[in-house]
Amino acid sequence: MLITRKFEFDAGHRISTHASQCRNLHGHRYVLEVTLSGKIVNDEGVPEQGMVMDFSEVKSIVHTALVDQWDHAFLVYIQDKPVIDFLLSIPDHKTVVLDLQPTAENLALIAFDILDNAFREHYKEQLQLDHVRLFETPNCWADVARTDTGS
Ligand SMILES: Nc1nc2c(c(=O)[nH]1)N=C([C@H](O)[C@H](O)COP(=O)(O)OP(=O)(O)OP(=O)(O)O)CN2
Ligand SMILES: [Zn+2]
Repeated sequence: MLITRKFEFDAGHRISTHASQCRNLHGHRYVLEVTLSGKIVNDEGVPEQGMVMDFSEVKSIVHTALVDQWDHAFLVYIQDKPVIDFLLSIPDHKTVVLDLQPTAENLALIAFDILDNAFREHYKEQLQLDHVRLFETPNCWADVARTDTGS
């Protein structure tokens, strides 16, 4: 059984190597869909009876591991030196430095990795992250499935 919860957050980025307008500093309201696979809990009388996982617990884990870190942050590529230097010059600026260029594809990959570790920590064998979909705009998104990651 698959279950999905949707999240939204705002973040700034730029694609420093882009040939056109995406090399400018700008932001998006990202939409993240997190899909988990597992068995429905059928134990009589437990709070999760009839659920793969309580959606409120999904929310709590995803917020702590990812959304609270990326919301209202600037997501910057570690090789983007002028922007990193600028952001570091602003006191207490919320900056997330990434090993990869912050495209929708790479952010989806990074999100999958972070969330996979977070769900493993809490749920071991019982359920697993199946895939994530990250919308950069209403028209543009990237998907990462477990089958793409080789794990
Ligand atoms: N394969 C990718 N292509 C592009 C990415 C990306 O992450 N992966 N990112 C960008 C820009 O950052 C930008 O956010 C996308 O802008 P745009 O193409 O303008 O998307 P819109 O949905 O806003 O398009 P409209 O034509 O304005 O509706 C570029 N490419
Ligand atoms: Zn963009």
